[in-house]
Amino acid sequence: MSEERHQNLAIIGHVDHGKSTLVGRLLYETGSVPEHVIEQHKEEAEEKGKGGFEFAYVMDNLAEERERGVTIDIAHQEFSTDEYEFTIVDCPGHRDFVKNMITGASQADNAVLVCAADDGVQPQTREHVFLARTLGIDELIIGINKMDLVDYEEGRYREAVDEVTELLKQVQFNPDDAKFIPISAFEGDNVADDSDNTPWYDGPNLLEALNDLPAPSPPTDADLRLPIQDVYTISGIGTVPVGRVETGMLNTGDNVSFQPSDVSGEVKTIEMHHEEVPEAGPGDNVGFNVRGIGKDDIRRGDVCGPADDPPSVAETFQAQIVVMQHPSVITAGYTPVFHAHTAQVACTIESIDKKIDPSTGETAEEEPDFIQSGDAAVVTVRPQKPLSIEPSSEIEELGSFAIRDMGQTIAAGKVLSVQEP
Ligand SMILES: Nc1nc2c(ncn2[C@@H]2O[C@H](COP(=O)(O)OP(=O)(O)OP(=O)(O)O)[C@@H](O)[C@H]2O)c(=O)[nH]1
Repeated sequence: MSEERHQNLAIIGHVDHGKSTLVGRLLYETGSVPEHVIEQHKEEAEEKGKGGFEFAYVMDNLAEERERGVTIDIAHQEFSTDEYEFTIVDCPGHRDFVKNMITGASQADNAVLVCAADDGVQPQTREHVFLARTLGIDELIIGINKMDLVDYEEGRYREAVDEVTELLKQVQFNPDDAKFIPISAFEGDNVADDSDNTPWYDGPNLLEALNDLPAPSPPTDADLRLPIQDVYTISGIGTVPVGRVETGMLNTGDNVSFQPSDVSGEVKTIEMHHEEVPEAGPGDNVGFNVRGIGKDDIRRGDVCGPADDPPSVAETFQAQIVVMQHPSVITAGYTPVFHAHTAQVACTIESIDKKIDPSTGETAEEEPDFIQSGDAAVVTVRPQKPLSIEPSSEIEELGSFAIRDMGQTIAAGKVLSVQEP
């Protein structure tokens, strides 16, 4: 591989607006679809007497393979342009997509918003744009999709662009940081080639726009933070925690600490893509072995960091939250489950310190009695079990969380400060 730089890309947008189709199309156009998937699809399409290539099929097929446990490594969701190697950070349409987006399981550098020309801005369009904003995505490429369904009419394109622009303004997203492109993921217009169907459009096609994105600055200089996803015992090696490096570097020989389990040891080996490596950095999925640490000493939700500057453990923390959807009102004492990185911990909202005007960021009310859907607030939170979390101003990757209750994401937030025991 050349000296390509890496980007994590989120594909967001309302259900059925064409996210999977677009990802399939991007993978296909960049030659990233495994041959066996194409072959298998052709056979099935012939059997069913269907013509044409259903790009959503590629994604569905990959998702299915993964569910069945068939080896499908992450490379199958990667594609390259001249400048970048892109990883699609989550399977679009994934049930926990919103939660994953917030907790960093799929932290993205940039995002493509898919909005169907014939349907315009819909509830999930709003939700995803709002989340992208809250989570600090700077640049948005907006594919106004399904242009084939509106006969490639410029007027319909403009209407959709205006609707999305209005939404961006509502969430304080500078429309200058957004790039609109009329596309058809299904037919391929303006994805990899400039389309003859949109002579009124003279901007870049989607792959060009992706190629022109600013480079993300990898958080390699920060302290190591590696949230643990699972802990395995592997014969011949021993205890192997696995997870993704969020910030900093993991080197063999490092002394590392796991919090809140509060154990430490020296890194003996690091493995990535089934190969032993001397070091790993942000974005790398690793398994590693630490001298003297047993399987029961650490668990999912622990965060690994340097032993001389271990990850923070919160007795309480102050956070800014935005309530997305809650059936009634939230008052002090409410104890939903907080999802932060790989941890899930019941936490009590001990006090609602102030309500904030979401459009100006200024205090709207000191110590309100309650908050409800649409409100932004500063709250003090007490985890019911030890939780490792960081102020987002210090380590952004470990500073955001989703609040879940009754199977839904009801709020998203950022940690402002952490009070350690
Ligand atoms: N005509 C037309 N149909 C499209 C286009 N893009 C997607 N579709 C169709 O729209 C439907 C939904 O597309 P998907 O790609 O599954 O949409 P999605 O946004 O991934 O939906 P979820 O994964 O359910 O959230 C499918 O039937 C696609 O074939 C397009 O550009 N033109």
